[in-house]
Amino acid sequence: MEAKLFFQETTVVVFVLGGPGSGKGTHCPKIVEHFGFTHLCAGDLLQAEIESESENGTMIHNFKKEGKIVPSEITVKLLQQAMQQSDNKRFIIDGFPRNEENRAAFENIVGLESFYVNSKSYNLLLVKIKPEFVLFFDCPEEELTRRILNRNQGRVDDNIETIGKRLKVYFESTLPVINYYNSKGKVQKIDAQRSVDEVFEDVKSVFAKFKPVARVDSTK
Ligand SMILES: Nc1ncnc2c1ncn2[C@@H]1O[C@H](COP(=O)(O)OP(=O)(O)OP(=O)(O)O)[C@@H](O)[C@H]1O
Ligand SMILES: O=c1ccn([C@@H]2O[C@H](COP(=O)(O)O)[C@@H](O)[C@H]2O)c(=O)[nH]1
Ligand SMILES: [Mg+2]
Repeated sequence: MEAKLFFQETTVVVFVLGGPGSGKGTHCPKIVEHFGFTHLCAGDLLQAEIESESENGTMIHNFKKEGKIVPSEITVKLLQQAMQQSDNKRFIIDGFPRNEENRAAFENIVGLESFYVNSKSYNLLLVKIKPEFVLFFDCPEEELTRRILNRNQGRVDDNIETIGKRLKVYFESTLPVINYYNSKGKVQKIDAQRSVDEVFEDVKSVFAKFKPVARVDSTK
């Protein structure tokens, strides 16, 4: 009898971008809760490298303190590992890609997709995972600065000097990435200057096509 392919999941990636303090980290957990995505925050993955005192930890710490963008090979590897370790296929990637180099490096990742034949799982190599869309939290500079200075989470980069550098990097390097995806019709722009509840109403509309799904438990 011919083997029957009855189930295939494909990886869905949504990039979440916006200036520092625009609300990415506030809204991503809500997206996880409502739509079953896994939240990968590039900044948090880098921070974990600093805290684990890995070989790149000191270098990453210095980049973060200066508001500079860590080389793509480090960030993309961390993201790729996190995606491979997850049993989910839906990812929101928060605060990445930060620049053109990040974008190109991510889009050249070789992705691993699973499919099932007669209940048996197989892996299939797929090249180039493209983002489904980019969720863009649009917020004016003065509001970003105000929010970061009030954040009070003890971040090494939440001070007036580093904020200036981060904003410069955002306008010079990250906005062009958002503009690139906009030219491809892939940007969902949200007015992030309103209250968290109002902003999340718009976010929900953008994700409405993703109904929450039961997660595949890889341990069974
Ligand atoms: N709509 C909002 N109105 C008022 N304050 C907000 C709003 N959204 C987020 N905040 C607050 O602003 C601060 C920054 O938000 P958040 O950490 O979500 O930003 P971010 O985009 O993840 O920033 P970063 O890029 O620096 O990580 C937090 O203290 C958060 O509580
Ligand atoms: O893709 C990335 C993400 C982050 N960084 C560095 O980390 C800090 C903090 O990032 P947040 O997203 O604001 O938490 C950022 O300023 C960069 O120094 C990075 O290099 N690449
Ligand atoms: Mg954040």
